[in-house]
Amino acid sequence: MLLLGLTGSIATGKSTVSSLLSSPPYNLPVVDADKIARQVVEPGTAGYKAIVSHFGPSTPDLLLPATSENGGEAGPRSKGRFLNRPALGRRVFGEGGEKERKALNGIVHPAVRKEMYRQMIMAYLKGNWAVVLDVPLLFESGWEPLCGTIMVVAVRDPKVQIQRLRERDAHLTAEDAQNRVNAQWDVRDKAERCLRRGEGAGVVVWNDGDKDDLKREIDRVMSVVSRGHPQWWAWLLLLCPPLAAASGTWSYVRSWWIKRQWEQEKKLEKAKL
Ligand SMILES: CC(C)(COP(=O)(O)OP(=O)(O)OC[C@H]1O[C@@H](n2cnc3c(N)ncnc32)[C@H](O)[C@@H]1O)[C@@H](O)C(=O)NCCC(=O)NCCS
Ligand SMILES: Nc1ncnc2c1ncn2[C@@H]1O[C@H](COP(=O)(O)OP(=O)(O)OP(=O)(O)O)[C@@H](O)[C@H]1O
Repeated sequence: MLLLGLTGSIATGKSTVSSLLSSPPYNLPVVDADKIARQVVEPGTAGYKAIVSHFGPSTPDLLLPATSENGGEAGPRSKGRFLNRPALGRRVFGEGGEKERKALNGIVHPAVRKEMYRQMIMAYLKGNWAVVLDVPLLFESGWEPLCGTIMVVAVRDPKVQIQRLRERDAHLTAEDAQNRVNAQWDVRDKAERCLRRGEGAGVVVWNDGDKDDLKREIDRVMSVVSRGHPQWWAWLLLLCPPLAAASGTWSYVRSWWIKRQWEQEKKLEKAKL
């Protein structure tokens, strides 16, 4: 089964692309890291408790006010009030928030990883030829070598990204929006790194145009991906687990090597400056 890593930067269009990939003619299952990251911090979970104990004392508005609609003071099913995500976002993306962001990632990411592995195994057992891993921080969090193919959704013009982000999340000020963009690598760097993996193993969906342009881009890149990973190959891997293990190991080692070369090049470039 092909692990198709879908990434980009905030508001470049990953969710829009993943919903196209999960619809006909592709019908691919999607493992959505953002969605899982919300589930693992719902009231009552270990993630929720850790966030409340770490951020509660320094963030007075960490929990949403109690109303009859959201379950009152004790929250839904008496498990606590919901997290105030915009407030937590300001805390971890605002100026000097890097340390706090690391702390939040340390709480949320292990639980996300565990649930992602579970969903990937389910998709494999159902005989899918590919599964989409929608992971905003795919490169930053080291998931890259696991993916047979990486698809980066990118925009060439940074203004388009900020504009779409602010239109979608109206509560963000211009500064909040810029801070969120700055919390990730530049999406054009991600696109370049992705293409370095070679045809079929790294594809970029350019999303500066309208939604019809985006659909055409998806058709174009998906034909490249399917050429590199035909369905008969997926069936062969499913029927022959040792071949699947060998193929997965080869893909991992190759991606790891490309990642290492890239990091060394970037270090050299920095040293020259
Ligand atoms: C800080 C939080 C509460 C803000 O919630 P909010 O509902 O406003 O944003 P949402 O979760 O929808 O994320 C929107 C986008 O922000 C970006 N983003 C989210 N978390 C991070 C992070 N830790 N670092 C960099 N970018 C991030 C991603 O592009 C994501 O798609 C939330 O983003 C969070 O819990 N982040 C930590 C978990 C995480 O890393 N999630 C990303 C996928 S694992
Ligand atoms: N080609 C397009 N034309 C116009 N609007 C678009 C296009 N692509 C995406 N959008 C809009 O831009 C916004 C951001 O897109 P989307 O939510 O898919 O991004 P994302 O990368 O998943 O964001 P996040 O990292 O925050 O999860 C949405 O409101 C979406 O409808």
